[in-house]
Amino acid sequence: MSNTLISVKNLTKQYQAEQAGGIKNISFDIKRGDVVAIIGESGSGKSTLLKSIYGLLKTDSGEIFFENQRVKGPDEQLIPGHKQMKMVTQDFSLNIYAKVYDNIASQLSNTDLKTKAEKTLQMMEHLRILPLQNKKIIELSGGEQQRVAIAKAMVADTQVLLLDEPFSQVDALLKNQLRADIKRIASETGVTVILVSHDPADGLFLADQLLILKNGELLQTGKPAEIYQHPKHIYTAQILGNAVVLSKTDAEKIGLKTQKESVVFYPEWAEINSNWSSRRFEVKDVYYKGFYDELLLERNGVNIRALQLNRGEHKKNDHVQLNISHFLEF
Ligand SMILES: Nc1ncnc2c1ncn2[C@@H]1O[C@H](COP(=O)(O)OP(=O)(O)OP(=O)(O)O)[C@@H](O)[C@H]1O
Repeated sequence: MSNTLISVKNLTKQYQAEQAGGIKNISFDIKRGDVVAIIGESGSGKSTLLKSIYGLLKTDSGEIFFENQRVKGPDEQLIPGHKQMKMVTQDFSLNIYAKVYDNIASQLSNTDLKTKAEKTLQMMEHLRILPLQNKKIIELSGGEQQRVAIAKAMVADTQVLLLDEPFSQVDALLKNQLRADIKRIASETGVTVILVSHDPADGLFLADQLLILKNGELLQTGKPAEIYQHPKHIYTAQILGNAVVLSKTDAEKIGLKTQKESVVFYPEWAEINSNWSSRRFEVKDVYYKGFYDELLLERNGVNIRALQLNRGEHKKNDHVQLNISHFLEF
């Protein structure tokens, strides 16, 4: 069996409206069982790509293959969507007056009662919502409803789970739990997950494969660590790691030589130390970041940011020695 589950080939979809966006000539493969995160700012085309993969949108050109079979568009079948895939949208599409159990079990209408109960209970256990089974959806928090929606989407042996902004309704604590849950469920059940998020941390945390979209174009795809360390575009470094971007002139003012137009580095690549090669910077501001500080530093009129792991060590107006051991050139 081929490892590739989904292949997207030269996919283009432009909306027919003034200044309309869409996606342009996108190609990539998805491996069976992987968690794939589509990352990009608002309007970059993430939802358009997700809906196209599911077969909900009529695309202009290109094709999507699921197990080597072309995914049909909405005009080619009675009920748009792909049978082996399920999409959880931000509105969850749950019956709010029905119980949690019944919402999930409703997906197994062609199954005998015993199997139906077994599968529903098992899926509730995976999502840690077993104690909620007799509650009505209307009595649940946003995060709990989200879990029910995911359980409902997965219970009927779904092969691909499509999640549109799955963490938009939940607070930071629950978000961390849900992210870990999705990662765990994917590895326990073997389901392939494709999720859309505007928060790059989601992708870095849980994805096997990241896709970075900008203005409808796929800038880069690959493993999160690979893309983080070797971004092909300045935008990717900015969105993933809040990178410092300097023009050639500014880079040279702080002692970084380049033949290219820009120099890019992550704040953690700027190391505070007093080696011979270190340069003096003035601390302009200190931002509290929890277990570390971010320093806003200045030298010859150029501002950069660096991390201070030893919290509180250097304060505003102090001078520090900095060694930028590694940087990228664009
Ligand atoms: N039905 C539509 N008709 C016209 N333009 C649309 C339509 N749907 C989306 N667009 C436009 O296409 C572009 C991509 O939209 P899409 O919803 O795919 O982006 P997104 O990255 O998911 O954004 P967000 O994070 O805000 O949901 C945007 O410029 C959007 O305004």
